[in-house]
Amino acid sequence: MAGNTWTAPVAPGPLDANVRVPGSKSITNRAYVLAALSAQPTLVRAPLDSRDARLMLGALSALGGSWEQAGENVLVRPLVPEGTEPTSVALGNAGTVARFTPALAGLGSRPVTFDGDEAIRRRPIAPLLNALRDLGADIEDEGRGAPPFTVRGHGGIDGGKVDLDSSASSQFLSALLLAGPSFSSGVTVRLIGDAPPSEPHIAMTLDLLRRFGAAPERAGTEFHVPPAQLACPDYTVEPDLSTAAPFVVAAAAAGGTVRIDGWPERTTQPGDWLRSLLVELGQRVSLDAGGLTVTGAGTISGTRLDLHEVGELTPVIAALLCFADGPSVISGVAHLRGHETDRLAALATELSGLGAQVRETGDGLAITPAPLHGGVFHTYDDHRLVMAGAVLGLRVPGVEVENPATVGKTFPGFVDAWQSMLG
Ligand SMILES: O=C(O)C1=C[C@@H](OP(=O)(O)O)[C@@H](O)[C@H](O)C1
Ligand SMILES: C=C(OP(=O)(O)O)C(=O)O
Repeated sequence: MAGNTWTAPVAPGPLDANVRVPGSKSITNRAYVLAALSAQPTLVRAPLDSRDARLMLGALSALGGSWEQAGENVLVRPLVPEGTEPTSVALGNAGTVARFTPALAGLGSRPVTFDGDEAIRRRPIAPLLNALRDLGADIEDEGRGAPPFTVRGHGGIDGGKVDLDSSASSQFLSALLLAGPSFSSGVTVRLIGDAPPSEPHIAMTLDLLRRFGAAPERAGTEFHVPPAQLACPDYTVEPDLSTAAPFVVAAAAAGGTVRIDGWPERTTQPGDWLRSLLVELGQRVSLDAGGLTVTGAGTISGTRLDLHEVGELTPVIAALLCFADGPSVISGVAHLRGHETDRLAALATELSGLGAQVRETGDGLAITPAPLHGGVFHTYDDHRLVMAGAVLGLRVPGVEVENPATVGKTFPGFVDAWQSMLG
């Protein structure tokens, strides 16, 4: 580590590693929200401990919840939204906290102000705030439809029918569905506009709702969640397959074998799609009860990929495709311009900065591999850019990954785990 950069290590040879990744961010933060809305405490087992997960627990505390660490698990108690004095919720740059918690504030009786990093003030949220207003929430913002905004709780949200454009982020829809059982009339959401991205994350929301005893229904673009008393005394979080992405693509980039412990045999996580992607790119992949094994083939085929459903995997996949035997095109991810940073601009700039020919398209990236060289890889406070830089460093000496600690959004132990994978 030099200054505020980390020299991403070059793979010394073919890999032979077993990797454990921490709990899924998306599952952890959904489980925490549903636990807080439940009628009894929930023991959330093996949750993620990272900046985004802590921000979610902090939000629940501000909203009248409480939780305690129990070894590697967290016991979350139901929200007791007492009091009328103003409070605030820190969002950091966590999309899940920014989108999932405002509805919870509407269930209480105090004004709650939401704000966070500069970056979260630029991320889309207006369609969600407007939908919550339509459902009965009292929300005041500065006219930009962005943080900072204040939800004035009046002891509950009526709920009912609402139209929602969730094309900028699937999290708007997930937010309404997660809170739906706690609205007096439940919620019926009719999607308008272009289809939401990240379909697996919508399936994940429905799956967790069912695990907590709700009865969501879906008919095409219409979703209904009736009011319900939630309960799930014991919930175990799966390993984060999007966090596993740089490790599994490492086998393809560097050769050798990487095994990911505990890869679930069935899951709603978008990262599970990596299995078919790696096969398509010419790698060997096998899944058994112990986990996932990926063996690199030595070459990677250039390809065309629509990543609309799995957008959060884009940075790591784009890095891998810089090592392909021909050009690739990634499409379907215009919404990444509203992620932690404008990921399309960041990837085009940084991958090109190391020698690849990468340009932004209307909804993705066109990648033409070329010989790469070392240099500073800027990460724009984006955890997945750190992971992408690490992948590049496997084959390119001197990749200096800026601000590696920003990876703590989802995996504070990433750098150590990466070094261990390389032996
Ligand atoms: O619901 C979730 O947990 C997430 C949904 C997706 O958001 P978008 O639909 O905004 O891409 C994903 O990219 C994000 O990392 C996590
Ligand atoms: C888009 C992401 O995060 P967030 O939950 O902040 O939306 C991500 O993790 O890639």
